[in-house]
Amino acid sequence: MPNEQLRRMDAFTFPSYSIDFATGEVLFDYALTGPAGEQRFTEVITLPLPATPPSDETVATLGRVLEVLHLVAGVSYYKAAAPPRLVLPAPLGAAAVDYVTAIYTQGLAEYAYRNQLPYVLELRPEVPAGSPESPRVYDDSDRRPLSAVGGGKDSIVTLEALRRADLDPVPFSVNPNHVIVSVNEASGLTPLAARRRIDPVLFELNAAGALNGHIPVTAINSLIAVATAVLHGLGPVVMSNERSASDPNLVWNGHEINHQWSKGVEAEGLLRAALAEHAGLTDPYFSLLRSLSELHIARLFAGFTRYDDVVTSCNAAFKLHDASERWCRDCPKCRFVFLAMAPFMPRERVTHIFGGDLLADPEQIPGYRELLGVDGHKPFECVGEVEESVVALGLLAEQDQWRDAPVIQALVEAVPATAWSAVATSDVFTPGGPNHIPPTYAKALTPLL
Ligand SMILES: CC(=O)N[C@H]1[C@@H](OP(=O)(O)OP(=O)(O)OC[C@H]2O[C@@H](n3ccc(=O)[nH]c3=O)[C@H](O)[C@@H]2O)O[C@H](CO)[C@@H](O)[C@@H]1O[C@H](C)C(=O)N[C@@H](C)C(=O)N[C@@H](CCC(=O)O)C(=O)O
Ligand SMILES: Nc1ncnc2c1ncn2[C@@H]1O[C@H](COP(=O)(O)OP(=O)(O)OP(=O)(O)O)[C@@H](O)[C@H]1O
Repeated sequence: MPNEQLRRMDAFTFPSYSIDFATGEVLFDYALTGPAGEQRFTEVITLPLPATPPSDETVATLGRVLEVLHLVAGVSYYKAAAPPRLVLPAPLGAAAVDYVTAIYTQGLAEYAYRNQLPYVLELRPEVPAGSPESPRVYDDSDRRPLSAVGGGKDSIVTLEALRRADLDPVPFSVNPNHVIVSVNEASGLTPLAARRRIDPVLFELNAAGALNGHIPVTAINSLIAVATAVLHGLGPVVMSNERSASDPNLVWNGHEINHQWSKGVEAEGLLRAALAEHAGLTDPYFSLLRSLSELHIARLFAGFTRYDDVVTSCNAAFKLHDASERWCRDCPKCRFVFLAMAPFMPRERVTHIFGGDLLADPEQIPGYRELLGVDGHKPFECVGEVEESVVALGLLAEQDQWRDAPVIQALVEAVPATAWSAVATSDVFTPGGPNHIPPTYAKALTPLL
């Protein structure tokens, strides 16, 4: 479909969804509609099947979770045209409407900002009149947790915290690539995996110049994880989203633009409320690392050496096409994670993990200046707050092994005195801020701290 037609689409709709319990295949249908015609999409999610067929109660609860996932996973296709109307397929309760609204506005905020589409931030779904039937209450909080694994340091810390607390976690990933497979192997635990196939038509439209940009992917992975936990009779989905994820990159037209919005604590609270209301799930989802900064998590990660040959946080390794093997060593996330790990391990170890020494490479200085708030705004990537970078730099400047590294020397000179004085009172190693961690799980983190 030519781009001019896409630009004239006036509504995004959700025609149908279905699940096949023989294969675990869930089909989500979407449509962009307008005066020039219709563009249909189908996303396919394949859930891992349990050994025994699910009960009727499980099927009913799963159906409710999939109804929310159907709405949320639509963002990938909505963004190809960003029509002014978002037309939901069925009545929905207030909490679920709030969640879906936030997904299409705050979750697409970076996309709206980069494409200069301010109305996306004000989008309100059209919800058919009526109220959905109340769900059966489903309390699974005492079962084995499903621990989402993304291949990076954060989910490794969570997996190890849960294991050491004898909570017997099941690692879970969507589309595990070789990095995630290797991390799971290093853990020695038996994982579950779901598959997600984006409609290839979207890639054709992208190649032809359709609107494109970042989407709240953690929300999609989270709901696939909750669906898998329900189907397998498992307990809560435990995420590894840090405190700093709630920190916006910038403010535009009075709206916070946060690349990591669906990892933030607001998204977590909205999802929990939507699942309680729509699926009857009492405590289905939380982040174990919510009260910790990225720098604090990096310090905890330094205590586990068994993942050094496999851990990879660089997003380039997780692209659908042309992914890098592991760390690309030239992106904001590589720069930040190197800076965050370096103070807590020998120089040889961090250089081995990354396959190179970023702080010995002067070409990295401009990128580090952004992370330190000297130039521009915090990059649109999963990186910690400016304060965390400055604290890490301060720690490195005090260590013999790093003091003379070219990047450290240049950065120590570049950081203004005001930033140094602010970090003197920094709370980056003090857990804090709002979280939804149940008491049993809060205890799991304490020994590591
Ligand atoms: C791996 C990555 O960072 N991808 C982002 C990148 O996409 P790119 O075009 O370079 O490659 P692909 O990921 O292979 O995607 C190809 C196209 O597919 C579409 N698409 C992909 C996934 C999806 O769920 N929906 C989609 O529509 C899209 O049109 C792609 O062009 O740039 C894109 C545009 O900015 C980003 O949207 C891609 O981000 C992925 C969705 C992704 O998985 N990113 C995570 C690594 C990520 O950013 N995680 C965040 C958490 C943010 C959150 O709020 O959840 C983080 O690490 O901070
Ligand atoms: N493919 C995936 N399947 C399931 N969960 C995922 C996947 N990718 C990321 N996640 C989860 O989403 C959350 C955010 O991902 P993120 O990439 O920030 O974490 P990470 O890979 O654990 O660590 P790092 O920040 O070092 O990359 C984490 O809880 C992570 O476990």
